[in-house]
Amino acid sequence: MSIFAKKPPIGGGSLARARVSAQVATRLEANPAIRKAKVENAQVYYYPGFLDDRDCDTLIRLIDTNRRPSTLLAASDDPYFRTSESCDLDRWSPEVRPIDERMANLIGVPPEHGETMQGQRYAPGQQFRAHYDWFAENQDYWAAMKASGGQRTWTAMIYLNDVEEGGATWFPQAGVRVAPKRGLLLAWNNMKPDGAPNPATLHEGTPVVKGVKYIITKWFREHPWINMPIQTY
Ligand SMILES: O=C(O)CCC(=O)C(=O)O
Ligand SMILES: [Fe+2]
Repeated sequence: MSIFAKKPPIGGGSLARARVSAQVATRLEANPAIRKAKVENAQVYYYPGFLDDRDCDTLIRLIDTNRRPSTLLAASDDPYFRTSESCDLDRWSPEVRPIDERMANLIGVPPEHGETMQGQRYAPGQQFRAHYDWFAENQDYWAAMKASGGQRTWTAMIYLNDVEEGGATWFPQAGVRVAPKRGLLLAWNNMKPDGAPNPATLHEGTPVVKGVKYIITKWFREHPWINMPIQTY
């Protein structure tokens, strides 16, 4: 390789990533239960009532039982960057597995491309500051992420309860703001149509003001995900 060949700063597109972008978008747009956010620079979709009350309550109970302080993949100087609590939800448990598979089927990606479903709980004042779900391919962590399934393609998130005040998910560059609503699934493409990471997917879990916010998040990789001892979030 020439010494002048420079690594792309955050990662590039590929035919395979572009194909996933298009296939998933087509699938979601064909689903009559789903609406698309009317923005130009990102693909964001809403599915109200994806989970019923019973499933939401089951997941809330599991999160309350297993929660621990949330972590970050890349170190941050800001101690308040991600102040929520999280847990991994066992995809093989009889309570989680059907939900996990329904989510993969909705997106149209094989379940093995999905990372472990993650539960999150935000008490008043807790937040997850602006970040990308895709991996920056010029960072130290990328080698491990590349080996464990590669880039994150789509994210699917479900709000498990209504929050009295605050806790919206905000995409400042795309201009999308979603208030938590029990059972609502939010899905977005972390890539641009050409498969390169999309900077307009920058998003933030804004602070909860009143009440408690419970969500689950599922990140899909471009290849089957390999569970490594390294934390991926
Ligand atoms: O809490 C939210 O609304 C956003 C959560 C999020 O961005 C994530 O889990 O990656
Ligand atoms: Fe995120």
